[in-house]
Amino acid sequence: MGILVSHISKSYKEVQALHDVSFEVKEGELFGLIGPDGAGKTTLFRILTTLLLADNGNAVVAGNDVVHNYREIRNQVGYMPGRFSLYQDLTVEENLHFFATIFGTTVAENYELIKDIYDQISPFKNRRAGKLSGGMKQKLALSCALIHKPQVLFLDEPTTGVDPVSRKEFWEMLKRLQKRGITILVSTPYMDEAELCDRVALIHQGKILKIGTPYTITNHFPRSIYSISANEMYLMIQHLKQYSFVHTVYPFGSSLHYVDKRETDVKTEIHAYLVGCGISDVKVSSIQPTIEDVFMELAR
Ligand SMILES: Nc1ncnc2c1ncn2[C@@H]1O[C@H](COP(=O)(O)OP(=O)(O)OP(=O)(O)O)[C@@H](O)[C@H]1O
Repeated sequence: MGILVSHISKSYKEVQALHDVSFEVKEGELFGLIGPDGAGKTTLFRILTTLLLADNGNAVVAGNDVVHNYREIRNQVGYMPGRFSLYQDLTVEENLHFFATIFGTTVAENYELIKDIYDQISPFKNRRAGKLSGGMKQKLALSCALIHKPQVLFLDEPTTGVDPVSRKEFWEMLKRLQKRGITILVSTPYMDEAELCDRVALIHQGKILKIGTPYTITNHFPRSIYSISANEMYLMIQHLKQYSFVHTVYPFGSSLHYVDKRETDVKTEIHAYLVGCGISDVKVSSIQPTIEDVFMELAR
């Protein structure tokens, strides 16, 4: 009773938002849809939650077809959209009661499922949603998406704009919900969050680039990768782009990630090349690829 997406395509006039997208989320799985802004994540969520029709393909959510059984799906899924999911002028408590009422249930009936999350914001229950911090809004939106005990939870970029501590807490909450048997599809532009999912699909310009566990995805990186730092970062990247053996080079946090065409360990050669170019304080180390490195490679 997970999610089955088969050959879904969707265009907005000349913009092709999704192109032949297929994947499966198993029952009870925490599955991540990882991709940058504009990749097509929101479009896919809207199709799976029956708010938008695909041009081609079909999808089944919790055993129901998204077109023919849309009413059943609406009762069985929880959806936390990226934006505008709360009524800003209603208080925390009023928002929760509102969502319970539209699903024909009560907060008291299902409180046990959200207790863990809602307890953290209940001291602010009389505050208007519009006046909450990003992290608190996110907890309230999650409580509202869960109040009718859905079997499948769709979370569209739930951690965008949320501070690192709240992001970490949020992922811990997701793990607890997963333990209770809820199937979760979560999208994020943060590549580091991919590591927290059971499996992920990397999506770029409406196409799925890769599907697998974070481990299998990073483990099959075909080349050697190096982290390089130096005093003159800008100059260094220019020299590396002109190096005869460069495959790719891009900024990564405070250093560069460099992928070489050669298969052997060439740390010493890279170091010598950069020193020869007049770059000072060069440090080169071999590293394990991250999901972001795989993404950069596949999205080239
Ligand atoms: N209603 C619309 N009309 C026209 N183009 C649209 C519409 N909605 C989305 N698009 C375009 O479709 C593509 C996919 O957008 P979508 O919102 O699904 O991506 P996303 O991965 O969720 O990114 P974001 O985080 O920016 O919302 C983008 O190029 C976007 O500009």
